[in-house]
Amino acid sequence: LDNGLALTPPMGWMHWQRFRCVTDCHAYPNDCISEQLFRDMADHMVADGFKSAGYEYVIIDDCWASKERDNNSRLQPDPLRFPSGIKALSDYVHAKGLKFGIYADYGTKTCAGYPGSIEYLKLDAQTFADWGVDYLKLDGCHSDVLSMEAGYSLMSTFLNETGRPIVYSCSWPAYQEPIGIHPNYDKMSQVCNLWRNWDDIDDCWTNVTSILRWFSDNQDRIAPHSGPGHWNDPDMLIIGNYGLSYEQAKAQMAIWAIMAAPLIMSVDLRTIEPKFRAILLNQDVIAINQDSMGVQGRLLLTKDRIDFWTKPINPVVKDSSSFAIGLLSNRVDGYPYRVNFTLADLNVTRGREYTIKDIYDSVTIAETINPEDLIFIRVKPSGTVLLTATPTQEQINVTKV
Ligand SMILES: OC[C@@H]1[C@H](O)[C@H](O)[C@@H](O)CN1C(=S)Nc1ccc(F)cc1
Repeated sequence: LDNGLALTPPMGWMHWQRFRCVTDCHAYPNDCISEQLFRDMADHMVADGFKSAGYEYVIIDDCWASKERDNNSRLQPDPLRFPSGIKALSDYVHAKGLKFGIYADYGTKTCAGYPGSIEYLKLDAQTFADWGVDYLKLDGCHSDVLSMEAGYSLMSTFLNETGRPIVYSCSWPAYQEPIGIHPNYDKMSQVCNLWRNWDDIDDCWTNVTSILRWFSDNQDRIAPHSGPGHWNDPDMLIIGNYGLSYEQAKAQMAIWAIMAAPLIMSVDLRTIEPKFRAILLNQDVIAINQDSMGVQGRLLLTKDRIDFWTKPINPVVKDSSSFAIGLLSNRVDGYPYRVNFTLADLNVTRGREYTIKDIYDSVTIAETINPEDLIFIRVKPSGTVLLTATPTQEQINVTKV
């Protein structure tokens, strides 16, 4: 969507994967979907370095609303959980220098059964603008899947007509793809800033790998539609929750970076372990994701059950190509597996010689590798290695990518 927003993949925090639809604030006062939860997360995003690392949107997902619209048919927040109202919450988030997002559903009800927007698109768009909303996730439960292209386009127009810049996240393909409908991605790129393509992410590695398999199986059809202002969205980062090991957490961050996926965390920032927080705050990995070319990386090769993903990034040497290379192991034999490959295997053929850097361990593996030279790398089980390959510059020192 050409609204000047999301020129790089959106970065932020959204409650759904970690906090779901916890609405009992008596039993769970610290975890229920309430204004306090989002104020806490906004505080930690600033205090713990997430804002300066690029994370900017604080996004409410489902279960925020009252079960009834007000007397003017407007959506309203649950009065017990959001006593100050949504505008006060967005003011708080804005005062921290962050942006504010909210959730609605193009259907009769949201997935969790709260009021749907299908009969109130224009009114709800205006309500969100009045509340100072900067990002809208429009879900597609309880809806007519075949009307989604028209409905999501109409909402895009209504959001634009409010005059407020609002990042527009569409769930329409996530409801069409699973039933065998190929959505019109050309249209989607004009209508939405990002879109969920496939299944919800859950807190386990098998779910992450099944999402990755769908994205690599369909990359030729969907990757060309990602770019500045319009992104494929494989769903939230689950780093720091219960289901991923440290290696698997690094792997999700690395391949989401290669795919130019939105980096939208869903984790309790109040209790996240430092080693997981460090993964989310890794500047060099974020730089690969936020590279201004905005090219979605692809799975090039699988060798010895190690997947090789590559993403073109801004070249450091004029009229050459630089690449990020992500190795993801599907192996579970315990010893870190030594795999060998050449840059030529990965279609890295331009430039005389390359400098290879290991991003996670921030070491230079080699200063002068020819595309045909053999490279040996060891990858831990379910683990990842994230490299950059940049043409070696003879005269000038290689700039740190
Ligand atoms: O209720 C909202 C929730 C989150 O927003 C997800 O990101 C959306 O993809 C939709 N959603 C959920 S749980 N959707 C859903 C997931 C499984 C199911 F059997 C029925 C609905």
